[in-house]
Amino acid sequence: MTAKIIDGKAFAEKLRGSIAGHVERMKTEHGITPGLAVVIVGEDPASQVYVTNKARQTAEVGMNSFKHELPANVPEAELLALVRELNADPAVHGILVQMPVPAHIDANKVIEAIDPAKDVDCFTPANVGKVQIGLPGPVSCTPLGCLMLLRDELGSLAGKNAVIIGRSNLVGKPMMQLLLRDNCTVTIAHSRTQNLADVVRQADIVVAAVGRPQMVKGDWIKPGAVVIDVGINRVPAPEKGDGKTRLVGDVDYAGAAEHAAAITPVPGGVGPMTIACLLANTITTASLINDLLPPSDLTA
Ligand SMILES: NC(=O)C1=CN([C@@H]2O[C@H](COP(=O)(O)OP(=O)(O)OC[C@H]3O[C@@H](n4cnc5c(N)ncnc54)[C@H](OP(=O)(O)O)[C@@H]3O)[C@@H](O)[C@H]2O)C=CC1
Ligand SMILES: Nc1nc(=O)c2c([nH]1)NC[C@@H]1CN(c3ccc(C(=O)N[C@@H](CCC(=O)O)C(=O)O)cc3)C=[N+]21
Repeated sequence: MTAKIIDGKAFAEKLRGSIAGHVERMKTEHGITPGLAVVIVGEDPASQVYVTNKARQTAEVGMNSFKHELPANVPEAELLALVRELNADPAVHGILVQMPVPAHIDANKVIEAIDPAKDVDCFTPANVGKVQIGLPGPVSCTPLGCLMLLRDELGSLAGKNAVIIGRSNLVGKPMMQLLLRDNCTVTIAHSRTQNLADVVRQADIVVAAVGRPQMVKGDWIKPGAVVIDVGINRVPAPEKGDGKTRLVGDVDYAGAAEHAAAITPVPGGVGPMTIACLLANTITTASLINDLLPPSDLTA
């Protein structure tokens, strides 16, 4: 079997088209222009690229984009003060502080400072709880993107065996909640899981979010499974020239594609969906802040 390639880049583009329509309607019918503020601390080149992409795509769908760059040595109190300023700014409906923040800053303090009503990453305890009990609000961007791709591929997910590898607050745990809501039988594997290959062999749906290049091997994949590769790992690519690198996922793509029914590539899979879902969440928060019903196609 040669797997179908799940084109996350194309899906994300379509989603941004729908988002642009919702932005237009919010402007014309309600006089609201959704606004997203992105805060970046320090000059990590990878983070800079993501933040620049986010700002560009935010503007492209017609939203206001606010970018705040702080030096790597900024005192924690100054970052917290900026977050509070953004909490109070009526033009801002979404706040994202790019992670990781430098070691002298307590990331949990930053997250707790964000007004849950504007928490488009779905990092705050209030929003994590809402996802768990099924109340409306923002949903973690990467898991939401994965869910949209899975629903598009499979239709109903009910009764599927889903194995998530990784239990981070950012990806694995919220992914578990969303798949459970969609009636999957969910297993979460992690670094202490025994016989990982055998666990993965049971899966109709595999979500790999580990951060280890090509760790999931082709012969772990049950024939006909759908594989979502969240991993983004930069590895040396001497074939491209001295010192060059390329991106690979957590799954051995070529090996898995021989067994899977469908698989997301890296790049061009989950990554672009994460950014599109950030914009989707900004529509959701802008709607809820203004007592409007959030569009159902943009949430879980
Ligand atoms: N495409 C996108 O938009 C995004 C991609 N990413 C990428 O996804 C990957 C995961 O990110 P994130 O969740 O933040 O990572 P974390 O490092 O926070 O979590 C990694 C998880 O993998 C588990 N793990 C580590 N080694 C193994 C192993 N040998 N076997 C089984 N499980 C293992 C860890 O287990 P334990 O808990 O026991 O330590 C942990 O739960 C990274 O490559 C990251 O770059 C992240 C966010 C967005
Ligand atoms: N507060 C916060 N929220 C985040 O959502 C967040 C964060 N911090 N810190 C870093 C991680 C990582 N992340 C990605 C977003 C887009 C791509 C993406 O677009 N990837 C492209 C490739 C881009 C490239 O070429 O480097 C792709 O997979 O096709 C990847 C990863 C969001 N994160």
